[in-house]
Amino acid sequence: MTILEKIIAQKEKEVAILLNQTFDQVSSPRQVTPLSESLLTSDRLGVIAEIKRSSPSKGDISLAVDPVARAKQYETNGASAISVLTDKTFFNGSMGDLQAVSNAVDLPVLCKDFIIHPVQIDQAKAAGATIVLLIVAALSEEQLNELFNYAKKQNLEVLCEVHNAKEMEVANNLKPNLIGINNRNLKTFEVDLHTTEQLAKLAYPGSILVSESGMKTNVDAQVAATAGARAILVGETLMRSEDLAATLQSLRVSIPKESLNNAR
Ligand SMILES: O=P(O)(O)OC[C@@H](O)[C@@H](O)c1c[nH]c2ccccc12
Repeated sequence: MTILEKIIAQKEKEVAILLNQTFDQVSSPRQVTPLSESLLTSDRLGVIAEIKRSSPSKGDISLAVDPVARAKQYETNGASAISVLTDKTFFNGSMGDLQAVSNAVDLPVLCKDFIIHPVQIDQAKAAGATIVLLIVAALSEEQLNELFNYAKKQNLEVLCEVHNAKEMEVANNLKPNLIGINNRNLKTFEVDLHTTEQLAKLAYPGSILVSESGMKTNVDAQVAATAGARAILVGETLMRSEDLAATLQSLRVSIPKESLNNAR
């Protein structure tokens, strides 16, 4: 079994439990400028800054982090959105983390989880998420379509994640506003920053590209921006940074002029 298959098996168990619960939507949902809008109006590479306590590939990163304090630091230092890993079994996150962060910041908040059923979207929205992740590798095309349409109906933004050309083709059919190119293979954990360069050219031209995983330096960010990304999703590097102002500043490189007027 690949790690992705193990995670999905766990999610199926969680969904069975969630189906016995109801998620009351708050009467006045959070009003934020959509991520896709802020990215398109920025001439700098956006950073989706992640709260990540641990991961199956890296083990413990920052178990004792105060997610609210960290998210506020991300916001103060120019993040475009906050990503909160909510999976408990493999990443030590929680919906509680997401709820607490959503209450504390004015930025869009991404629920970073392995969504396989609409009830997880209800749960994420009730906890204050404004963006949900849909991972093409984790879903059949039919599931992906259903979940994508469901999230849109809930007025959520969707970050549609791909890792290879085949998955990009599936994502393109949705004409999504946001495509995430994951540089990490979720089946093997290998990270290759060339993934973004190779797949960016295959993406639906109207989609805004986010390069995900393995971003460490200003040079990495520059490579992503040159390939056509308008944002990067960064976890570990930010969690380990002791000077967030400097780290975030160095990652927010200029978008090449020729990309500015297009989604890419
Ligand atoms: O910590 P990194 O290498 O900066 O990676 C962040 C993010 O891209 C990664 O957490 C991620 C990308 N897609 C995912 C899907 C599920 C869980 C986690 C992820």
